Amino acid sequence: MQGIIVIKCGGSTMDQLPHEFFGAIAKLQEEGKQLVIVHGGGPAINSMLDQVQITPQFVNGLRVTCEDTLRVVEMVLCGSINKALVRRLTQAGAKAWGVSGIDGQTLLAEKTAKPLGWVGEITKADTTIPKAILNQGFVPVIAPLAVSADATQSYNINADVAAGAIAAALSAEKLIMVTDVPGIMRPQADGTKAVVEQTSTGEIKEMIAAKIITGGMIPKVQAALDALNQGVEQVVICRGNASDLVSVCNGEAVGTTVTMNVNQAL
Ligand SMILES: Nc1ncnc2c1ncn2[C@@H]1O[C@H](COP(=O)(O)OP(=O)(O)O)[C@@H](O)[C@H]1O
Ligand SMILES: CC(=O)N[C@@H](CCC(=O)OP(=O)(O)O)C(=O)O
Repeated sequence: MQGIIVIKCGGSTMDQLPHEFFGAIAKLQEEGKQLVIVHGGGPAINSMLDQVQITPQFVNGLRVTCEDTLRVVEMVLCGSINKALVRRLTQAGAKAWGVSGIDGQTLLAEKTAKPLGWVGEITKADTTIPKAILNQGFVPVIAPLAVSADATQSYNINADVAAGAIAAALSAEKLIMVTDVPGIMRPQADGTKAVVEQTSTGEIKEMIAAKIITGGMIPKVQAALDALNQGVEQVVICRGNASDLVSVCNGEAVGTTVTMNVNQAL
């Protein structure tokens, strides 16, 4: 099997992803690339919560998930978002197969000790289902829900964290985090913001402490570092367009490349 590339599609950009983006995935699949998609859907969850009059609440980019919120998260992610992505991939000529981390106990989790309600900490990512789907010639499209070992409880998992755990378990060569910004942005002396082309553990800690990295970018960079720690070769944060995706898959520098430390990258 060729090296596996995990693509995390953020909810922030899902509605804007052009047909060409999915076409690029179809083409890469045709060329024999082993692609796995893990998706988010934060904004769609927020809008459904709004309809049922629950106010979304986040702590460091993670959703506080009460019982009712969990029901909405599961419905939106495993239902509408997962199926919409499978449809768009299929329209573009890719073969896509949607599942969640609950299916086949792909993502096992325990309740987090943090005061976040039904948010899980992943204890194990099992690659049986993603590999079986890949072996059938399909792109697995995975919703970031996890399940308890006794299968009695679902857990809400941040999609970046789920993607990082799945990429690590698959020993992926790349994890590409597709989002609504061109990479990690850093303010410059002239007041503009520029993409950080390459960053590492120390600089990330410094940017979180300085509140340069905030909100949804926090779990993203933490998941990136965890994935690298667990053997994923490269993590890239970039925008959701076809040319960026193809460039990253072909090893060209686009967006922000996250590495363990600067020396290692040289
Ligand atoms: N330093 C930063 N550089 C870029 N984006 C940042 C930074 N800090 C915070 N963000 C925010 O992180 C967002 C991306 O995270 P998130 O909204 O969770 O996206 P996704 O749904 O793609 O995971 C950006 O839209 C931006 O508002
Ligand atoms: C625990 C937690 O925060 N779960 C996320 C899962 C979806 C997600 O991560 O979506 P994005 O990729 O669009 O952010 C949530 O409920 O929003």
